[in-house]
Amino acid sequence: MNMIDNQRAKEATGHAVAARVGIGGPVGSGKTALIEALIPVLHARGVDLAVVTNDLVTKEDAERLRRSGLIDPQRVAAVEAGACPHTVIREDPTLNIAAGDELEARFPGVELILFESGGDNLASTFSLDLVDWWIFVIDVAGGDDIPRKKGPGTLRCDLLVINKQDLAPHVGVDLPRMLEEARSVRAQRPVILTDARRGDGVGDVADQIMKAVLFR
Ligand SMILES: Nc1nc2c(ncn2[C@@H]2O[C@H](COP(=O)(O)OP(=O)(O)OP(=O)(O)O)[C@@H](O)[C@H]2O)c(=O)[nH]1
Repeated sequence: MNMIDNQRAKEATGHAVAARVGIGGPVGSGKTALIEALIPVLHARGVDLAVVTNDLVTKEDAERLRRSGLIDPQRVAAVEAGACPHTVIREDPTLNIAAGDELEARFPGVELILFESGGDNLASTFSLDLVDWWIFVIDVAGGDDIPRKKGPGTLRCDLLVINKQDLAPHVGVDLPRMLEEARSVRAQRPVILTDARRGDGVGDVADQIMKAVLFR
């Protein structure tokens, strides 16, 4: 949503409409860990934040974030995706849109809502009816050939995050080469290396989000 759209939405609803950012990627690549690392960084920059998580048949990721002490538990909403995780973020994102709307109604100052989609694969992409901008998270332990496989997630996302960079020496991954191949298949669109557990690269991810959807 750009600033003009946001102003119109504000006039229509009486409150600013939050920017919506998707965070998808294969199971276990570190999406929740990235959110856990991003929350304090974004809070320190004064961003008013909420999170919607998607799990298949549980509320595992939401419960983890609520227990983390990083964010007011009321600001974390959970969507149960059922058998097909793509449906609720791409084909019919109604449940996620409603979860975001409810958070906005409850917290009128919220500026940014992160939507994590758990349990997805290399083909998952977000509907632009749901998010303004989205990140795809892969990890080095999943194999340095992932960028070469040219999955739609890798190719189409606004920002590709290659997480678990610390594991590269342990799994025989040539990190500079993986980064170069990722940049090449994405025609030089942004790619960031992270270690979400230590926080490396997370400030750069926050920079990209803020520049893209908060215009600051
Ligand atoms: N070494 C290392 N481990 C990481 C990193 N990021 C996440 N992990 C670990 O990887 C595992 C999976 O991380 P999660 O954040 O749960 O991954 P996820 O993508 O949210 O997983 P799903 O929600 O199940 O799809 C956990 O054991 C994390 O501690 C990292 O940068 N380095």
